[in-house]
Amino acid sequence: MARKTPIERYRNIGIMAHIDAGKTTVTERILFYTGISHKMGEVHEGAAVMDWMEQEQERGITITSAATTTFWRGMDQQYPETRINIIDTPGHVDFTIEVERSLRVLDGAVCVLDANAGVEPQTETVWRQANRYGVPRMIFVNKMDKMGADFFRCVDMVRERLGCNAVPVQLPIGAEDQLTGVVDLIREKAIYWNESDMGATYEEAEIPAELAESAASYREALVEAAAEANEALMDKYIGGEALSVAEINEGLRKQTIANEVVPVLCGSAFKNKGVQAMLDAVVEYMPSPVEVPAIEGELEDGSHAERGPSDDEPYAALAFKIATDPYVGTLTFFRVYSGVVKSGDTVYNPVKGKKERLGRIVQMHSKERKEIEEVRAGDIAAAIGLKDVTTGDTLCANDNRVTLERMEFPDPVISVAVEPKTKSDQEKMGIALQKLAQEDPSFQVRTDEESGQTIISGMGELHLEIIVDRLKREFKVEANVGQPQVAYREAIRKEVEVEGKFVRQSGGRGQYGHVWIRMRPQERGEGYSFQNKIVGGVVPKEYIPSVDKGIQEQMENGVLAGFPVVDLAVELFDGSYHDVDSSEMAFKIAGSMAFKDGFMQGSPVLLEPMMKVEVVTPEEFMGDVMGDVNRRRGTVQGMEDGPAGKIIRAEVPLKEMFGYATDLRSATQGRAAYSMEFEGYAEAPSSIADEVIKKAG
Ligand SMILES: Nc1nc2c(ncn2[C@@H]2O[C@H](COP(=O)(O)OP(=O)(O)OP(=O)(O)O)[C@@H](O)[C@H]2O)c(=O)[nH]1
Repeated sequence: MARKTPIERYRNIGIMAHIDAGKTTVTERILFYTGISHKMGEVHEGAAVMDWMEQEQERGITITSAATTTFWRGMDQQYPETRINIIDTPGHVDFTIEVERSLRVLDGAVCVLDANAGVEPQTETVWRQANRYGVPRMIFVNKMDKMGADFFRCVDMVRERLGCNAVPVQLPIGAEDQLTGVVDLIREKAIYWNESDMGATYEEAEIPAELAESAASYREALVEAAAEANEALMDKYIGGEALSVAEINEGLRKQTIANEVVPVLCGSAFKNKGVQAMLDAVVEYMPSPVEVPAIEGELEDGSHAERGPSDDEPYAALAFKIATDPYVGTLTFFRVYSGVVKSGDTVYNPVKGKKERLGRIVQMHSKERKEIEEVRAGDIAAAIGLKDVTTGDTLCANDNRVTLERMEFPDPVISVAVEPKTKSDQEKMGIALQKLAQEDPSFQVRTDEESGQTIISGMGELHLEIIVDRLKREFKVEANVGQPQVAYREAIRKEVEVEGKFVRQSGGRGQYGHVWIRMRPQERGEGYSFQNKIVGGVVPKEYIPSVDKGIQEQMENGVLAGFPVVDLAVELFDGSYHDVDSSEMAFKIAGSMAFKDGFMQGSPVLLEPMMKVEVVTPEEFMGDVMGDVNRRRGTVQGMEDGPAGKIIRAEVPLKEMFGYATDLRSATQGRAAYSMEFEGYAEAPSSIADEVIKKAG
């Protein structure tokens, strides 16, 4: 079977935004205008097509990142058919992990702003994440119909706060309830969408006289930005020659893909203005899979490999999302980087070391899926019924194995105990939690050895709330949930040298392990290292890994209060052995004994997770918000004016942030908003540490 859409005509894009900027509405309008969706359910009436999980509809926020395929030929049918795969990225901070994994598989992103609020805290977070992945971006200033909408202020904020070269390619015609259309600066036309058919059709006209001057100056700026793409264009521009529409677009495309320019468009998804023009810009400026660097990986012998975007290369894909669907079971979303695979083929998962059969492959259109027979380089699709695939795993040709770059997931910072309500819940709960953990690598499940309780851990309160909610709805498991607990860490603050000696002589063969180790604190985040400094074989080589293992096992279990020990460098520099009695076990125990002693001598400390918190509040509540931050042991690090009020940036211990959403809402009559992000670990004050240690008993 031949390829239907040439790979050059693929656009794999994400839509990212702060909560409520209108991402869901924009996506929905895209599906509507591209002719796939004919229902225009409003988000808060619960009929939105993208919001396919019940909780999302209730909460009005998008939690899962579903991938949807659609086709676009341009507002004026000016393009060959372009296949647009939209990867929805959630806006809530507790799901940044979802954003990360979508960023991993998309080639470009549209960042949606609220024209009144401009750049919001979460916009900055996702923007930074996209910087890390070098994703080319464009901006859609949405909600131009809203009170206080200000396109130019948004552009300024983008330049200042996101630090990028924002280049408007449109101007709004009017604003707030006077918004009538947009000026296309490149083609020098005004576009007005017809209201009678929900903006499905439009009229073009001359640029309104009152905008002519500013349109000319913004056009000049964008032409200059486009000309910087190459010498030929630059020469022409400097020589005073006019660049054609095609040349401007070519220049902007090149600069956008090189991350030198961020085109800015505007409109109102809600009022059906500007969405189709934004899709045209996706076609014009966002890269196809062949315009981004080839993905890197590793072959089985450890050597480096690349997989280019071509059907002729060996098949390689990355699983970026696992979802459990009540009707078909497990859906594994994957992005194909190279090659072709057909349903029924066997693929290999090098991370698990297992073969998997791709029984059925489906392409998603939000809730609906279409069964397809094959997928090719550049495609995004989902496989039904794969058995053992976790987010981030590679799926590749069985006879040409490669492991693509793995995604990194942070350790969870918060946990709660969950207790099944009945005996029958107990059995179901174990299976359900395992399933959920497979879907979401930032979520972990374990059993507390002492209490026998099931402990679930994740990235924030809301993250765990949703897991518990899903347990109930999807798996019909009723559970009681304990108080959220902070995931502390333990560390030492000073260097020590300690001895560990494990000797047993009780007739027959005894035990003999004896070591001297040096323990040094490391910088935060540096982790653990083990160095062998033994000379002259005083500890035989075969026992050295056991010492390391003994230390690491003990580190996992902690010393002060049962939390993992971090940021520690260990050197094994002396010891002794016994010809008969020494064993791996004896050295392992000696290692762990030395570590425990050394830890207590090394001025141990409890570390607590610190969160970067940003609150946007009307000025009248600023005093209250700051006072509250202080009461939560937070430090205010900066303050500035934003369009939606004062912006307060602070660092606050996670422990003190429990219930913040509710408290902030009641303190500000619901008019403040906040976002928070894990910042790192810091020493907990002794009063807190004592309390935690006492509780761990
Ligand atoms: N005035 C106006 N309101 C809009 C526009 N687009 C979206 N909205 C409204 O803004 C609210 C949030 O829109 P959503 O589409 O749910 O926003 P979102 O970014 O997907 O939100 P999350 O999924 O929570 O991140 C809804 O009430 C929409 O009706 C717009 O262009 N103008």
